[in-house]
Amino acid sequence: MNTTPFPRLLGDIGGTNARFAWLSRPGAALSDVRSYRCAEHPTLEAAIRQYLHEQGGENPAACALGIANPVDGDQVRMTNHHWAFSIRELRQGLGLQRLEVLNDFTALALALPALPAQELQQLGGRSLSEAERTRPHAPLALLGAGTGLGVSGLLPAAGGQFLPLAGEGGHATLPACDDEEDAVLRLLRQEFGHVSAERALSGPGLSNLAWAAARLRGAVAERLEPAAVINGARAGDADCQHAVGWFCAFLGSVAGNLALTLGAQGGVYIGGGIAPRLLPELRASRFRERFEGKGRFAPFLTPIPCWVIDSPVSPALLGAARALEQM
Ligand SMILES: Nc1ncnc2c1ncn2[C@@H]1O[C@H](COP(=O)(O)OP(=O)(O)OP(=O)(O)O)[C@@H](O)[C@H]1O
Repeated sequence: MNTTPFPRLLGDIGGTNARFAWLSRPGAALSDVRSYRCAEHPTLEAAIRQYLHEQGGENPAACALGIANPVDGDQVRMTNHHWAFSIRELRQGLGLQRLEVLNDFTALALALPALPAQELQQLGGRSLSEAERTRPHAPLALLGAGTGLGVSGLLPAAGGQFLPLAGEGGHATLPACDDEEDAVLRLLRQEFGHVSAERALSGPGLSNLAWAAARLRGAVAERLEPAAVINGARAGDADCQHAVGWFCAFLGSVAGNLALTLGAQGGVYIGGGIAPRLLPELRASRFRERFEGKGRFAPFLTPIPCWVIDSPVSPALLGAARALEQM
C-alpha cells in the first residue's frame, strides 16, 4: 500500500524552465501549475520556495522532481544549468517526509500511456485505437529536444505495471545519413570533438545547425537564438531553412534508431519544447523518410506511429505524480 502523504509538490526541472504543480489530495487533478526561468533563481530550493510562497504558503508533505540530468546517488548536478544540490539536504530543508528525484524524461515516460489523444500530433505510422495506445503491450520510445535532448522509454511489465528507463541517450553519437550531413558532422566535430545527438537536436542544436549552414557556404557565421532560426526559416532565410531541414531529418534518424533499439512497436513519443513549435516543418520534412529508412528493417518501422506531445501543461509533472504512486 502506498502511504506517501499529501499534499504533494511536483516538479519538471529543465535546463531553461522549472515547472511546478500541486496535488492536494488523492484523486485530485494537478493544480497551481507555474513555470519559472531557472536563470532567475540562484538554486532549485529558491525556485521551489518562490513557488510555495505564490501557491499559498502551505508546506508539501511529499515531492517528486523530474530533472534534466542523470540521477545517481545523493548529489545532483544539472547537465545544462548550474544548479546542484543534495537530495537529503533538500528533503530536510523543505521538511518533506518523502522526496523522489528522477530524470525528467524518466518522469515523462511514466506519463505516456495517460496522455490524452488531443495532446498528441501523429507523424506517420498506423492508427492505434485508444485502448491499444493507452494499454500498450510493446515498449514505447521517448525523445525530446529542449535545452538538451532527453531520451527514455517505457517497458510494459507484469501486472499492468510499466518500467521507465533512465538513460542518457541524448549524448549518444549523432548519425549522418548522406554527404551533406557528413559535412555538417565534420564541422560540428571540429567545434565539439564528440558530436552527440544533443549537439543538433536541442534549442542550442538549432543554433549550431544554422551556424554550420553558413560556414558550409563559406560565410562568417553568427550564432542565432533557436527561435530566430525557426523564424528565419519561415521568412525564407536559406541557412535557417537548411538548419530546420537537418534538424527534422536528424530527429527522424535518431528516433528510428531508438525505435529499433527498444523494439518500440507501441510507438515513439516526441516531447520537449522544440517539436511542437516545428509541427508544420516536421510534417513536410524528411523526418518520416529517415525514421523508416533503415534498409532491410524499413518494414519493422513503417507501421510504428510517432507522436509529437503538444500539451499545455508539462506532462512530466503527471509523470512525477505517478512516480510517487509507483516507486
Ligand atoms: N519560440 C521558440 N522557438 C524555438 N526554440 C525556442 C523558442 N523559445 C525557446 N526556445 C528554446 O527551447 C529550449 C527550451 O526548451 P524547453 O522549454 O523544452 O526547456 P527545458 O524543459 O528547460 O529543457 P530541457 O528539459 O531539455 O533541459 C531553449 O533552448 C530555448 O532557447
